[in-house]
Amino acid sequence: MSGKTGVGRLPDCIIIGARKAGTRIVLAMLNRHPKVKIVGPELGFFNSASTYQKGLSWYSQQMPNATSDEVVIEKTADYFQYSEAPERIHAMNPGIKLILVIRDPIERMISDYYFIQRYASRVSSAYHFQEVNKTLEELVINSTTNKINYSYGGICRSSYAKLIQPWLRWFPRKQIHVVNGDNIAKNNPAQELRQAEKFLGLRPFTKDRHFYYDNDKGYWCLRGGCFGAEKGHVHPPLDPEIRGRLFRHFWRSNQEFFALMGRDYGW
Ligand SMILES: Nc1ncnc2c1ncn2[C@@H]1O[C@H](COP(=O)(O)OS(=O)(=O)O)[C@@H](OP(=O)(O)O)[C@H]1O
Repeated sequence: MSGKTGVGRLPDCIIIGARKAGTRIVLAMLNRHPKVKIVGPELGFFNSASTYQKGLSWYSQQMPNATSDEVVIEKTADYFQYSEAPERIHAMNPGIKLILVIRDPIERMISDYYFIQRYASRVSSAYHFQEVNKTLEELVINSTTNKINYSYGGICRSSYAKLIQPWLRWFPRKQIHVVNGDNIAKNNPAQELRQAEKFLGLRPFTKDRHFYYDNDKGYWCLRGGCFGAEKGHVHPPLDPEIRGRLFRHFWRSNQEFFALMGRDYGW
């Protein structure tokens, strides 16, 4: 926790991604803790040249008013895949705590694909536009070689072993806490939250009764407020043959990620 009080102090923790792994629900769940203060919107500070140029004084002004015993958390889900972000965050505070939410890389990729299809007009980068009007199957398989299309962004953003490397160059492993997004969404959110509280040095707060399983959504939700239609979609099934190929493709990367992070997530 920062020694400083009020607006102008920098965050104690950043949720760095992975995009579409459940980062928003993790932030919302942590926000229930009486000693947590969050930044609501994604600032996209460390992954954008123009925003980063605004400097740390701008960034600190976006932080909520907080006392010195509170934990301030910012989350931008795209930091994880931006290789310059770890160095920039390290320059701000080498002791900062980082939370990485991950989920089955194939499910994350599917969610990412349908997100871009829904919000194509809002996302501006050229590669996003190339993805629109193509099926997921068309993007995943290179039609010329009939091999997995390694350059498809959805695959790159699920290649956790590669993406974690720059973070591990700048931060010790113990400073990066991994939250299992599949467990948050489908199994035991309270267990994941208690581990995150411990990592953040917060007094234990989360109880099982803070959550309920929403049968309509098919997700564990916070009692008193589940997400609306913007989160938690039912996606069309992926071609089983392509799913099998993706499973084999991700297998090595997943094993490497498990070895680096010291835990097997079972995908
Ligand atoms: N309780 C609950 N309600 C709704 N959705 C839930 C929940 N828990 C986890 N999820 C999963 O979170 C996915 C969105 O992930 P992120 O919040 O990381 O997305 S983002 O990158 O910030 O846009 C979201 O992806 P979509 O299903 O594609 O919307 C869900 O799979």
